[in-house]
Amino acid sequence: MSSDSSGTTAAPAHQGDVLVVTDVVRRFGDLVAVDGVSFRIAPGETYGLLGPNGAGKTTTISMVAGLLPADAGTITLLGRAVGPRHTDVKRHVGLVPQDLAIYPELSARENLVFFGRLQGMWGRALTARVDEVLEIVGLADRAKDATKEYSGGMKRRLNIGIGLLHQPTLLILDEPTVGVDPQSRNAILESVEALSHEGMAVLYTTHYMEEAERLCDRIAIIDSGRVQAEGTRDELIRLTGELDRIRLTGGGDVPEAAAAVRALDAVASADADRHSVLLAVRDAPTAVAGVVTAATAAGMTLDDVEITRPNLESVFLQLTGKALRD
Ligand SMILES: Nc1ncnc2c1ncn2[C@@H]1O[C@H](COP(=O)(O)OP(=O)(O)OP(=O)(O)O)[C@@H](O)[C@H]1O
Repeated sequence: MSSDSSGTTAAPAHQGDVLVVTDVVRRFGDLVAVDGVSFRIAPGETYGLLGPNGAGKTTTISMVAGLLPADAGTITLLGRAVGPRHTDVKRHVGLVPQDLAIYPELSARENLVFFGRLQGMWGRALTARVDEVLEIVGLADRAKDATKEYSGGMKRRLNIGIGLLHQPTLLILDEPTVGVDPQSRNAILESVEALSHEGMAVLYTTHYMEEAERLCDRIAIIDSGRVQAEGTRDELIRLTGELDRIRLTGGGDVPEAAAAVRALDAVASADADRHSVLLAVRDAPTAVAGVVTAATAAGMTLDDVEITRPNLESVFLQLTGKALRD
């Protein structure tokens, strides 16, 4: 993980990175929409661009997908330059934009066959791939229905299926769960997890920190066209300096329990009132068993144990002074 005040970041180089984005800039008139963004994605890695509306996420991925030229910087996919004039590398990218591009009168299967043919696929290979894709996005049982009957979330899942047809090396998803029903949202998140397990590299933009936390191996927090910080969820949270909290609630010898847990290595502080002890700890999920054992051995009877952890919302707030939410 690294970050600096210039907004450029440079993750350590790995041989065989799928995507390398280096100091990319894009202006629209006087507006600098993307201002020196750098990141890398390894095979099988899901990389998140987490930031609010207008942060520069869509502009960044449009450049990565070769749809929009960068004003400065370089982008390489599988070691080869990306840009609107480099058409050969585009076949390795599956871009799923925010806007839907499907034919409402056609079924999901017919849409997939149509887009597959556009990409030069045909015959049994196309039929087999369409079946696979329908399974991946969870639409196999509705494959024959006209897509105008679909919910917004199902349409979005079909759009993802279209992006997957040609088995891209890098799948780019632009805020794929915005405005979709909870069932489709879950189906989308599960599909991304499954694709990642199978080794696909994924670039995932979102302004939902829960999605970034759940899906992404590494996350760039992006705001005003700049990467403000980059790392794993835990690395980013460590930037805030905030610790996890464990609250023990119950009866018995609460002060003695507070003294006992305070002596544990993982515990930074423990404050007791009549019925509870509130602890600040490093890595609560690992520490909690020892905390419970120490508190009960000291004579506290526990009714409840609650863990709270700082999240990426806190990181974003601390880095930018703004909330991530709309
Ligand atoms: N074609 C364009 N012409 C002019 N300005 C643009 C254009 N595309 C994007 N912008 C501006 O660039 C900035 C970054 O936009 P971008 O769409 O990349 O952000 P985003 O993080 O993807 O947010 P959203 O989720 O709202 O799309 C915004 O201020 C936006 O208004």
